[in-house]
Amino acid sequence: MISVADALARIREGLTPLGAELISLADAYGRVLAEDLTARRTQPPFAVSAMDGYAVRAADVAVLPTRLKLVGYVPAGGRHEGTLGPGEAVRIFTGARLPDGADAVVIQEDTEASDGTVLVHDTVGAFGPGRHVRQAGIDFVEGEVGLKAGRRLSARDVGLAAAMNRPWLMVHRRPRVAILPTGDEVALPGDPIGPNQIVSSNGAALAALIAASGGIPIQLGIARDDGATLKTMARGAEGADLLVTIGGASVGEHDLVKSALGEIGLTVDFWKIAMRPGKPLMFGRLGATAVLGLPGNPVSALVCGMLFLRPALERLQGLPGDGPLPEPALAGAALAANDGRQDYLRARLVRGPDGAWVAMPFEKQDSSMMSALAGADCLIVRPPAAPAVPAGAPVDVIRLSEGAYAL
Ligand SMILES: Nc1nc2c(c(=O)[nH]1)N[C@H]1C(S)=C(S)[C@@H](COP(=O)(O)OP(=O)(O)OC[C@H]3O[C@@H](n4cnc5c(N)ncnc54)[C@H](O)[C@@H]3O)O[C@H]1N2
Ligand code: MOO
Repeated sequence: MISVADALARIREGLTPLGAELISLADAYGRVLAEDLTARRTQPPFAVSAMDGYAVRAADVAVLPTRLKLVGYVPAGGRHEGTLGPGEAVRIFTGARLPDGADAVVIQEDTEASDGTVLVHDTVGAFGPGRHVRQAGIDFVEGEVGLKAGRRLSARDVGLAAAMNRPWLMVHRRPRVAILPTGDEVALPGDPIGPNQIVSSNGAALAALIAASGGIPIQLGIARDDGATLKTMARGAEGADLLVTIGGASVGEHDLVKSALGEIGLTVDFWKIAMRPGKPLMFGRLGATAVLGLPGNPVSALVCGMLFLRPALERLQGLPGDGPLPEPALAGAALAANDGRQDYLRARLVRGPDGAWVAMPFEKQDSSMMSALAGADCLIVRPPAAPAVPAGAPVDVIRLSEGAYAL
């Protein structure tokens, strides 16, 4: 059995970022840039007024009050023809281009206009050039890299790309991920179900995780526990970037995934890792398609999905794929000494009296219990051979309800 860290490193090494495609800005949210995005404009492209008021020469308002002659009117999107001379002002609005010769703006609340003139009250106080003016290029200048390759685009980034006048951008292709649950005992939600069967929860949960991680989930249906069916259905993953199998990964004689796929060319990088839940995780390759074999127990499948599948999808999209970064919390109960497998305990987070997060582990940690995973806020990470600790001891947690790895 290899460690969790080694398994993640090998998965990342076994994958390379997918190629790029050109997409519209409207589809860019959440995608990962495959190019440095440069500004096609300077913003603002010229000095503009930051206020509604009057464009003036700062030298003319050095002594107040003063009366200036109104020589123009410039709304946003317009332009004052000519150059502002001494003793002159132009009516101006927020976002409008500053007339040549003007170097400051007086807000209209400090003025009174009448008979083609404007009186600037002495309430303003003296000010120098640049007052209420947004100079050209204060946001960015043409040719400047505003967003770097490898960045996942947030709503803020989409706004910046739009401002930089980039309606099209190159992003990494979304990974196509084929999902193949296996087992005679599972039926799809809503399908007719036999007396000895349970409902498959894993396919639906993993599809959601894949979509949330930027991938495109493709459901191949459920493969029965026989080699021929498994081989046929696994071939349905041809053309996908990643095949995720669920179940049939352990050592029982009905756990056929590794052997059946081996007959059609699967090469195994590793099988079995020192973690709980999730021991029988498998990673390999079937032709051009990477294969991640997840354990069948629903909690094991999803915890492995979070720890390995999500980083794998990040890596394919050109992100680092480092996996979740544990955060500090306090144990809400005494924890027993751990064995050689890294443990991920389902727990609820509460605020302690001094404001620190306290992780209350659930009494039942069975890896079949979807209700416990859905009700958890975090996983307490117990390293291999961790000693017993009392309640209140510091522990590492991975958040499930919020943050980058929310499930
Ligand atoms: N002798 C041993 N037995 C087991 C070992 C072991 O080391 N030695 N490992 C245990 C561990 S740990 C795990 S995890 C499971 C993993 O088993 P498989 O990956 O082979 O999964 P299955 O046996 O097919 O199923 C396990 C469990 O999960 C349920 N299941 C399967 N698919 C789904 C699905 N799509 N939705 C919901 N539930 C599913 C299935 O009914 C089983 O109850 O092996 C242990 N055994
Ligand atoms: O390690 Mo298995 O994933 O507990 O049930």
